[in-house]
Amino acid sequence: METKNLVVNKTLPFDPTFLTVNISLRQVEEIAMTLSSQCIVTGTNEIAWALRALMLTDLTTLAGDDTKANVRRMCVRACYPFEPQFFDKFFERTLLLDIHCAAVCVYPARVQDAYTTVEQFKQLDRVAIAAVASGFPTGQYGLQTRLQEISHAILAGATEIDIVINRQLALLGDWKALYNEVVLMRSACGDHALLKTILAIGELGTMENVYKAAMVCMMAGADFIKTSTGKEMVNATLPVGLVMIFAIQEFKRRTCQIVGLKPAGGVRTVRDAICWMTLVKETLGIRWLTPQRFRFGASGLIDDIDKVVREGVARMEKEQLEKAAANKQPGSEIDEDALCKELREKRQAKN
Ligand SMILES: O=C[C@H](O)COP(=O)(O)O
Repeated sequence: METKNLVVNKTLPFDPTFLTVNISLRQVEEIAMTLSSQCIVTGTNEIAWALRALMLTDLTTLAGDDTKANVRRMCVRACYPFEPQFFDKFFERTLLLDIHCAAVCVYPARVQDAYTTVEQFKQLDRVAIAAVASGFPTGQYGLQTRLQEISHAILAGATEIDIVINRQLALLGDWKALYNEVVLMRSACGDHALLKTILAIGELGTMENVYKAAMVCMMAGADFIKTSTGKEMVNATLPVGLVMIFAIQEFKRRTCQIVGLKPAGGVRTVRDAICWMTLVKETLGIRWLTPQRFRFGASGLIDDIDKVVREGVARMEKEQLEKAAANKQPGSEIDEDALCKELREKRQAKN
């Protein structure tokens, strides 16, 4: 598979001063709660937010029974989530070309299936191929095996690699060893693939560990830090997201390097997605809400997006019809339908 050169983050030297944590857990929870109570959106705004969430989604299937066929179906849906005529009444059809997922995310063994499908539809410039690697979801394999898996996925066509960190090293507080492993993973990706590092926050024990693991991955050159595999007991939560955002902000302040955020695992509804996007908008700013800096890792979110958008559009159509009916002027019954009816009746009377 031909590989392209991408702009990726650099590995920076390990600096233990990045591991100093100055966060009050109570404050984190309060801020997350306040923000999530503010994220109620309705009407056309809800459709717009839902479509934005779609464009930020890495549509994912990570199941033991994944096959060429279901990966192919998922890829087609990621490229063409709505039928072409769906938005005709509201958008120009050309705008629909921009409404697609950011990426598809699969196991390394299914990368070729995803690549072939997205290539067949000539969508590789729009929808990236992401692969989980390095012994996903547990990471409990030898380092060489984990590194080889990254190279295999890239050779098969992946341009984004979602690795899992070694939780044992994080739990032991061996941050330098964790850094060394992630540096090797960065180097295995080179500039052929973005590196997303999954912290598996549900297995890190404390928020302090989440913050430190985030810092270590960013020093090692991660392009994104990702909350979870979706397989732990606790996956993406807003308070943990906020801790990771604080780490991203502090890292940017000290190094000028920009790192993206990827909540993954359990993000299932448009309301969940709006809470995350609000959190990001209010902390990192609206510029972070682009696929270059923010992604959802989600298998089922697209179903709720589909429902919200279709119901919203149906509501808008109904409102338009009601408005048109209410605006009917006296005499407007002489419209096209009425004229046709009159002519038909006249013809029948003659016969
Ligand atoms: O990386 C993505 C996650 O595995 C998806 O988790 P989910 O199935 O809970 O959406």
